Amino acid sequence: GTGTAEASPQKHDVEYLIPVSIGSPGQTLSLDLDTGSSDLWVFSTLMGKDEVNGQAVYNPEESRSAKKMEGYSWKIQYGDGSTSSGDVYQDTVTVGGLTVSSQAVEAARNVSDEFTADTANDGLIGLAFGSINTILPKQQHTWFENAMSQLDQPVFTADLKASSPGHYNFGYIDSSAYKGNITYTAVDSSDGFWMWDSPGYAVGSTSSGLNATVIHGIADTGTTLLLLPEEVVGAYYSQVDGGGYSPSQGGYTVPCDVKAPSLYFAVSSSSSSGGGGGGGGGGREGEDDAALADATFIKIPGKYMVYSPVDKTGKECFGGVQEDTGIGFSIFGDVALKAAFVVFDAGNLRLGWAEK
Ligand SMILES: Cc1ccc(-c2noc([C@H]3C[C@@H](O)CN3)n2)cc1F
Repeated sequence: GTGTAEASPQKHDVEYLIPVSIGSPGQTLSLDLDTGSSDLWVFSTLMGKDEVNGQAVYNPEESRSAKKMEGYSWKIQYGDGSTSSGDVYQDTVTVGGLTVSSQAVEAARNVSDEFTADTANDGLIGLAFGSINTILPKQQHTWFENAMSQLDQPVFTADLKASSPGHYNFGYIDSSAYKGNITYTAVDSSDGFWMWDSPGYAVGSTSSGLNATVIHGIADTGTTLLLLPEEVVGAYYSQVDGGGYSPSQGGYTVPCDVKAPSLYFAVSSSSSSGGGGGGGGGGREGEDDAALADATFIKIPGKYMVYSPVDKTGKECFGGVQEDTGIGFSIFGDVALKAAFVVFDAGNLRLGWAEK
């Protein structure tokens, strides 16, 4: 089988939500599909009223197919420090018309303020690898892992768009959704993420100054921005008039009316993700060109780098690319993903990237 779900961007494309039906009769919630984590958790009737603020909640008592997993619990923390925790039920979960009859559904008892404040978001559906699911005493599979056996192909695709609805498709690749060829590159799932190596980048154009340097990062639909090594971020903002690091904002900012250059990242079909060799650094054009000779480039339009105003004056804007300092790897979040058609190929442990 195959399935498709519409991905609705929230304000400033901060996250993309999809409708998910849980239980019998179906209770439809809007969930944040997150390829950077592996828990399916939802706001629920187990929560204190003070922690719910407009979200739809899952009520397992009203689902005749819900079965409590006695003695099971979960607790998770996300990259921004937000947290949630609770109990676990087994229930039927339908995404894009595809039904998994016994999915571990993590019903929240507590969520941190960031989730309470995010009124449109009723929970997350994590589509990284089950090895990082937080359920105790026994980890559970993700919805995609449970659905795989019924899919025509062991893949799902992300076609996110800037300020416009996109799609997540399951079990098939829609050849009308992208241009040219899909370049596939190896994934290392040993840390539970869709981890891969980009062999380099270019600022403004790919005909002058390719930079061969390995960017080791994850494809993460649940992260809003693009988080890259300081070397790349510094090189990018040096080409933006009025762009630079703002200590007061704790990140790079640009004038909201600036014409920002595009940022290109390379995808090579030969690169393995086993850590890979060190970067080539700048100034060795001959070697850079050779290292990137068989790479294709994904173009992130400059307008995606003017993310959102830092205050009501609308003069200064937060930059779409920020440093990955302290994380341990880079994060290809929505600012990068919405510039491409991306194939998450679990069957062959690879990511496919195409222009669109
Ligand atoms: C309020 C809120 C906070 C965080 C997140 C969130 N969802 O995915 C992620 C990234 C970071 C990494 O943890 C895994 N993917 N972060 C969503 C929220 F609605």
